[in-house]
Amino acid sequence: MHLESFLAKSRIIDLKSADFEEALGELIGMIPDSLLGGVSRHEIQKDLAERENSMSTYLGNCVCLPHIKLENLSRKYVFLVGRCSQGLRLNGKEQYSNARLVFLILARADEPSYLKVLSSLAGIFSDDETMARLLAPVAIRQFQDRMLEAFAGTDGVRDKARRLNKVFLSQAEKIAKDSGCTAIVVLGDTFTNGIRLANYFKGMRIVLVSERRTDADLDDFDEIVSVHSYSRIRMGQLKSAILVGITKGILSETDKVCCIGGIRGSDVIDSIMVFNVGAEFSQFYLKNTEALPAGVKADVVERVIDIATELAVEGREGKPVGSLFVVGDAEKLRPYLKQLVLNPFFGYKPEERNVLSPFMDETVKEFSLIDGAFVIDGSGTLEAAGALIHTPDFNLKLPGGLGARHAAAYSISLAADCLAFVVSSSTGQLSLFRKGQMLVLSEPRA
Ligand SMILES: Nc1ncnc2c1ncn2[C@@H]1O[C@H](COP(=O)(O)OP(=O)(O)OP(=O)(O)O)[C@@H](O)[C@H]1O
Repeated sequence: MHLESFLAKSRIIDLKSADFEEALGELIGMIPDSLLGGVSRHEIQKDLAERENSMSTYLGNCVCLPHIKLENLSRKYVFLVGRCSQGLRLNGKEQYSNARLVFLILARADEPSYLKVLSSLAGIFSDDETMARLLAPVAIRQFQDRMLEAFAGTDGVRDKARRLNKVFLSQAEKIAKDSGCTAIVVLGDTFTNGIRLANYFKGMRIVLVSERRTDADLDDFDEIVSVHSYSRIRMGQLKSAILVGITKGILSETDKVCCIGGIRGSDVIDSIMVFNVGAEFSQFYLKNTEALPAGVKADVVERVIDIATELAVEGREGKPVGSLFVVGDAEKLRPYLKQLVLNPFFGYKPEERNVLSPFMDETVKEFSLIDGAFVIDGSGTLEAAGALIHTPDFNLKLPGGLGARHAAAYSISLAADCLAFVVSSSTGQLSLFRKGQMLVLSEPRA
């Protein structure tokens, strides 16, 4: 049975009162009238408190499991969860001072699965690993995620996925050790509710790569790299993540990483890949000190990769678009730039035209339709759009098939200390040019 369908984040709270009966009142107060079928909350609270006094529902393991059947409950079950970090009081009974969770169950009176559900719940709360995770002193949002995660394993399919993930994780640990990996990279968007790694990869650096900037599960990771995972195959996301990792000093050319992940949102690990950062980026510069041009913030690079990836995958208004982003010191780039059209960013305050502002995405995507390049300074300020790059002639060493946009990116990357990102309109490929070297960050469109 899918027990998680009876649990909602909004019904998982921190209790204000340490008095058992009042705590029940807080939980019952969260149930909408429409679910109760006319029974008064006060009656339910009184009934539950009386039963608790005559027969305790304290399970041990810090959990109380009060439960009641209601004639007209409009669902099979309603679950409510209260966390009580200081324990509870109930008529001086000692055991309640150990309680940290109250899990209240309302069940429809005619529900035949009642005993089975109670025993499944008792099973979940007797699992030490689950309880260690639920009792950790984390923020309420994280606790809500962990609670849902604990219940996500209550149907056969997810149980199977969990078992399989355990096999993958222990194999990945072995492979990582045997092949001398220095870090583990986890593609976090594989998992809808995070992944627990506390029992794996002891003593290894664990890096989470995720599109979402999430607070959940951070304690299992040493570092977080945020990149969009729009890329159709995982290699693209991984390469962008490793590049951002290098710019942030999280990874370096000497690292060998073991990557684990699966299809986005599947909750199933399906691949383990060992990735030698130095070899993979071999034609490219690698040293952390050279990865970023002087004065360019790693956050700005991360953001430009996000916007460029979105453009590469989604295009604009259903049509593929190309784009060129040059990131570096605007003064040093100026000799090589000429406006093709009036600069649309002219006259705006720097803080109103910074790529780090979440509101700039749409503006940048809209202006991507203009011919020419975007020029972005190291702190993220958009200096220009529609800029034509003209540089002294360089010997072009570009792969065949690449045209004027790529040539412009190549030449400016040689002329000035900058990064030039190109989204190809014809292939959708995202490439980075640095000091005349080209690094493909995402694969061409299928
Ligand atoms: N020197 C330049 N400076 C800035 N932008 C340029 C420059 N040359 C070309 N572009 C931009 O690149 C666009 C496409 O040029 P072209 O098709 O030759 O390049 P490409 O490298 O093949 O790129 P794509 O794969 O997107 O077609 C132009 O319309 C223009 O917007």
